[in-house]
Amino acid sequence: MTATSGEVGEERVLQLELRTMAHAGLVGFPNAGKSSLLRAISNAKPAVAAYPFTTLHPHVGIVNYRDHEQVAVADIPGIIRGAHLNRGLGLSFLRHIERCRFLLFVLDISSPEPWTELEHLRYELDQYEPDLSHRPHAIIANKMDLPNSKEKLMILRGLVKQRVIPVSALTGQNTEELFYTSGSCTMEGFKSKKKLKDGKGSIYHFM
Ligand SMILES: Nc1nc2c(ncn2[C@@H]2O[C@H](COP(=O)(O)OP(=O)(O)OP(=O)(O)O)[C@@H](O)[C@H]2O)c(=O)[nH]1
Ligand SMILES: [Mg+2]
Repeated sequence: MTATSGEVGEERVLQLELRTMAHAGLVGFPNAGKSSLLRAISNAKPAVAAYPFTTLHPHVGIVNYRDHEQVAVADIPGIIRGAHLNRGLGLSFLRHIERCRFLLFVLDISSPEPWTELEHLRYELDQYEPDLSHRPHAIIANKMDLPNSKEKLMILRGLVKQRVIPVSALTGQNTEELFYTSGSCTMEGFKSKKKLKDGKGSIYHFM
């Protein structure tokens, strides 16, 4: 038996980043009601308060869909205008959105122009990563219990092609539709998954 003298071993420090955080992500301006909605549809209990930036780290809640399927939904800290320039810790918050396969755009329907907020949100996402706002998504019109919400909902629906889901996290109005959308869209997406190159790796595109 022969033996050679070994070489010095290699040592390496690796920084790994988890590319997928959740199936679906709640995305919106501060105070839109993202944490309240996650509380309404999942087992998670993120803090809710009447001031912006209550949430500073994402919370992931599990939605138990059709008894046997579990869908992870993330409550992502609020995005503000200029987030892509790192205003309001924007870059670190936008990074979390990139790690969700399905987006739930949460609008405060009682705000003066929710449709303009939607445009601003999309702009911030696309400035951060081209086409990020085109990931499969649904629009959630939250705070439907507040005055003038029905009129605003009609205007919003007239302006966008996508499905708009009216809900109130406060009263629980129509939160089942959000629950089923988070569950079913995501699972259908998995069934018809198609890989797209995003320049940094692969993401799943939901048909
Ligand atoms: N009237 C009404 N108020 C709501 C509704 N949903 C949330 N709110 C209130 O809106 C405020 C903000 O709610 P959050 O759930 O903390 O909002 P958020 O989007 O998570 O806010 P950030 O974490 O700051 O990004 C709180 O005072 C909630 O009670 C709703 O459907 N109707
Ligand atoms: Mg929050």
